[in-house]
Amino acid sequence: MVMGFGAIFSQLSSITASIMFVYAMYEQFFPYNVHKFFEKYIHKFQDLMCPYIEITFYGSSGEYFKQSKTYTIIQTYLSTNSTQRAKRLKAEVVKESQTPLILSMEDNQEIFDEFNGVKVWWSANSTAPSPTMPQFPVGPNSNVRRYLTLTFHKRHRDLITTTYIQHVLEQGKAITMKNRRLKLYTNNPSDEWWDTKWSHTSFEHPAKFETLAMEPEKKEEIIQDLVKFKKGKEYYAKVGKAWKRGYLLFGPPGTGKSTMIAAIANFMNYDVYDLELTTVKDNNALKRLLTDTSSKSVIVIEDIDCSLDLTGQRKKKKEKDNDEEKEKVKKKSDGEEEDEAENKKKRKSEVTLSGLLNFIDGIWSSCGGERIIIFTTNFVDKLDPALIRRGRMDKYIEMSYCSYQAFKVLAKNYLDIESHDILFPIIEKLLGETNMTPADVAESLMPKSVTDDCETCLKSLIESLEIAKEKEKEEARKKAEKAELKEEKDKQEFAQEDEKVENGVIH
Ligand SMILES: Nc1ncnc2c1ncn2[C@@H]1O[C@H](COP(=O)(O)OP(=O)(O)OP(=O)(O)O)[C@@H](O)[C@H]1O
Ligand SMILES: [Mg+2]
Repeated sequence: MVMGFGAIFSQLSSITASIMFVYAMYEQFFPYNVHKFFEKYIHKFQDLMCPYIEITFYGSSGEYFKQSKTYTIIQTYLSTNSTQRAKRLKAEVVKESQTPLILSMEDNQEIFDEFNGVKVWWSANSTAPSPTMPQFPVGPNSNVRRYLTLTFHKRHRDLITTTYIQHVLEQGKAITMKNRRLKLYTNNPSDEWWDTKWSHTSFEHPAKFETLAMEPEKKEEIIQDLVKFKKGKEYYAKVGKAWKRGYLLFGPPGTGKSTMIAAIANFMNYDVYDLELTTVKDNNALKRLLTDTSSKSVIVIEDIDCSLDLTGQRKKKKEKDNDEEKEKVKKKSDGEEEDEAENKKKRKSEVTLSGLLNFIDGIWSSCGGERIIIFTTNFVDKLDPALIRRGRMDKYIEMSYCSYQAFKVLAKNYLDIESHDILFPIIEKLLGETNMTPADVAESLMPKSVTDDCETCLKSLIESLEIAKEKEKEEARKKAEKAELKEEKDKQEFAQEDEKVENGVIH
């Protein structure tokens, strides 16, 4: 049987330890000179026998075994190596990871790693359970203490203790980040200041840039911007700017603003914090929520135009007017005060624009770093200029009606086709003549029954586009008629006024 390096090393160590023990036992019987002489040679012998250094990383610390983060990170780093090199592995199901099974070295296994041409050895070990400690079941509280041992030649001490260990920790962290399951955080509506917090669920939106329907150049520009941001740690530090980026996504409903946010989160591998401003009590609660967000995250405030009017409802003007009317009637009825109090309670948010701007610009907003803040709106013109002034938002992204290029992406997504000699040109022409959102195009392209083939779906889209075109034409005709009628009426009124002046009725 071939003996592992660690095993040989421990054999040598135990021989040396035995010699040291014998020496220590008889040390008192030797005169000082002899004692010094022995000591010198014993150290030399020790160095000669085992010129290796060991560093131990314990899996838990303290009496009640708090899991060590460093140990977990090193284990993650080694799991990528150990799966190829170790012979006995143990598998663990990790809930928070995308990879369902994490393989790591079994106890007493050993692997080697190479860094800048230097070979090091890692071994996994555990201490025997302590008889004096309470017996916990297996798991993080188990009283079996696990540890990883790193062994290397003493001439590489500097390289290993500084650069290599740092490399292991960085790589381990990067692998953890890459494999983790993304989370979607939402803020809980609460009346109490102390109860303002995030709750989360796993974020599993399938949106990707590849499936996002928009002009390829525009998409590429956004991707490049994100890549630059991700690699920008040193740059932001150098120019003295907080490492964050603000995007404003605007466009009509159904043009893919929310889909874009999901694609950004997936691309960046960031968690999403979906901030519902209308349920945030006041600026202080907002501050608390935001300082509670972690780095590597996208903070989203959807429909910012509606969020700050404090009604919290996404209403069209007409609906809003109706509601106000209803409320007036209600006030007159019995129990008016009760309802009013209830309504007030519901719309308690006192978050102000300046509070929000503080969040974007303020120093505390940068704690944690590496965050993208995204606002969305259907009506960019309705936004307060303070919110969208240059420098506050780093990028303005318009999500527009479906172009031919965008349609081609949807056709690939939904029907798996890239061209059609007859139907594609018809669709291209129609898309140039009418406004249809990607959401509506996608809906038409979706097969409605199992017998629907590509052609049926494309024809269904053509039909919808023709209907939309007719509708637009009809609306334009009605609008023109209305304008004509108004003009006619204005003309008549002017003529009557002139007549009155001429007849001396008006001087
Ligand atoms: N650009 C797009 N690319 C791919 N799919 C899209 C796109 N736009 C819309 N869709 C499809 O339409 C659906 C609705 O889109 P989404 O919710 O992203 O629109 P939105 O702009 O956020 O709308 P709203 O303003 O109402 O929130 C999505 O689930 C997606 O399937
Ligand atoms: Mg949306």
